[in-house]
Formats: sequence, C-alpha cells, structure tokens
Amino acid sequence: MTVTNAIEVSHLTKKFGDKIAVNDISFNVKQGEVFGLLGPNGAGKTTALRMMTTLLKPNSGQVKIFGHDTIEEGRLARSMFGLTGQYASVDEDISARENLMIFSRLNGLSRVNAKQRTEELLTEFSLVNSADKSLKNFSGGMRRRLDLAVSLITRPALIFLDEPTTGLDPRTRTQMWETIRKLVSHGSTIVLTTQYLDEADQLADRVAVIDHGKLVKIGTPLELKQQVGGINLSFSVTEVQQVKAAVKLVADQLGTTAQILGQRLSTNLASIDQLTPLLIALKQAKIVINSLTVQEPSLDDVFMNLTVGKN
Ligand SMILES: Nc1ncnc2c1ncn2[C@@H]1O[C@H](COP(=O)(O)OP(=O)(O)OP(=O)(O)O)[C@@H](O)[C@H]1O
Repeated sequence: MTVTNAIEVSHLTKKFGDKIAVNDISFNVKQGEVFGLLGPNGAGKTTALRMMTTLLKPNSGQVKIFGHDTIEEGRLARSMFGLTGQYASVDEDISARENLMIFSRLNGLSRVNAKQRTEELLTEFSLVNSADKSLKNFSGGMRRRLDLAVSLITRPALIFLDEPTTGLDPRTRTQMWETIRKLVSHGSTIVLTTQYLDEADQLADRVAVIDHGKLVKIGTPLELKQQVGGINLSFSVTEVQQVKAAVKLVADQLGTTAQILGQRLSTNLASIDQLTPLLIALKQAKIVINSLTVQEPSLDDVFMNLTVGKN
C-alpha cells in the first residue's frame, strides 16, 4: 500500500487539568505539502505540534507519521521527522561547526560522515564564514538557520517548524522563507506553526485555523479567503450626475448592490473575470471613472472573521 499522507491526526485531544488545550482535532497532511497551523495566542498550536512530534502524550486520539502510530511505534515515528523549535536543540557556548558535529554524532553518523554532513549543511545554510564563531555572537537569523540545519542532519522527509521566523527582521524572514521553499522543492513535507498570516499565505499549501483548541477551518489560503467574501472593487465616478447610472449598471452587470460614499462606489466581484465586462459596459455607457482599486481579502480578514469576538 502506498502511503500518501505524511501525517494523519484523528480526534486528538489534550487536557491540562480542567482546561482542554486541544479539543478533538482531525486532519491529514499530504506528502510534499506545506501545512500551516494558524491561530491566536493560546489557541493550542504548540500543544498540537508537541503531540504530533511525540513530546507530549494525548489524552485521546491518534497521530500517525507515514503510517506509524506515534505511541505504539514512537521510536520509528520519531526517526521520520526533524523538529525545529525556538533553538531548543542548539548549545550556545560552542561554534556552529561543533554543534553540527555533536548532533550528527548523536544522530548516529560516523566521524567521517558527521564531518561531511556538517560541511554540507554549513554551505547549504550560508554559515561557512561564521562556522567557528561561538553562537553567542550569532544573529537571530543565523541561529534559526543553524537550528534548521541541525534538524536536517538525517535528511528527514518531514520537518516540523515551530514559529520559524518569530522575532526575525523582515529581510531575514524573507531569507528563511527562501530556505523553506528550497526544502519543499526537494520534496520535503513541512508542518509549520505561525502567528504571521502573511507567512502562512506565502508558504502554506493548506492552512488549519485553530481557536480555543478546536479546528475551526481548513483549506488552501485561497479557499479560506474566498469564504470571507469576494474581491472588493471600488471606483469613483467622475461626474456626480452619473453616480445613479453607475449603480444601476453595476446591479445589472454583477447582480450586486453597490455601496455609495459620495461619488465612490464599492461592491464585491465573485471573480476577477467580471472586471473587464464591467469596465467595457461603463465605457459604452460613457460613464467616466477614476481611482479604481481591486482588493482580494487577506488571510488577516479570514482570521478576524473566524476568531474575533470568540477570544
Ligand atoms: N503544560 C501546560 N500546563 C497547563 N496549561 C497549558 C500547558 N501548556 C499549554 N497550556 C494551555 O493550553 C492552551 C494552549 O496552549 P498552546 O501553547 O498550545 O497555544 P498556542 O496556540 O501554541 O499559543 P502561542 O501562539 O501563544 O504559542 C493555553 O491556554 C495554555 O495556557
């Protein structure tokens, strides 16, 4: 049987005392996809990730990694993924090269292989020039790159990234995104938690929105955005006496009621394909418009829509 799911999570639940941190969540992660876990602070993302990576035992439910149960076959399941947290695995007092050597040896590589893998990873993550500096002198971006490099020593097919760019400046974030994209292009499956909606939008093929321990929505960023509503179209009518005619034309063309603010009309498009016929119709009716904007909903809108008022 071919396993097409890298991860299968079913009815996963974790309680801390009376508090249900993760409440009966189920989803699958396909091989080769980037899967984002998104949610407000305290939603349960880290708890879910810790259960998926065998660091925490669920109260009930099950996680399978490439078909292997994380409880019954914990060792085997663990050998199939790399985990990158907030530099938990990296020792601060020694150099990047020494860190990679130590973790390579801990992962069972021979001295020769450990040395080779260390050099490969230093090159791959642009750390060659700083390889012998102690980590105390490393920037946040360099630490993250090293942390990721450590988790890739054994070339896992599945990588968990816990908030990979939290605290990084915009330039270093963009570099980290590039690194992650490169991993994906080599066929890795990635699960990442993030507080950044634009990060999920940039990287994730599918996103699970978690709120109060529950999975509230799952889908591609585009599907989630489409749920919030269509694309917003807004434009101004140059001649005030043509506003009424423009509203009627919008209603005829799109079947929507435009909102009017002065000479500015605002409405929703079901799809971007509706734009050209509308502009042609306006031109044919000799209605002159200006300052046209078309705006797709952002994941921010999705997030607000799904979680606001519930926290
Ligand atoms: N060890 C623990 N003991 C008691 N409560 C806990 C423990 N770990 C987490 N919680 C609680 O469970 C809930 C979910 O926490 P979790 O850390 O999974 O959220 P999160 O979505 O990762 O949040 P953040 O984005 O802030 O990291 C929170 O209310 C948290 O206080």
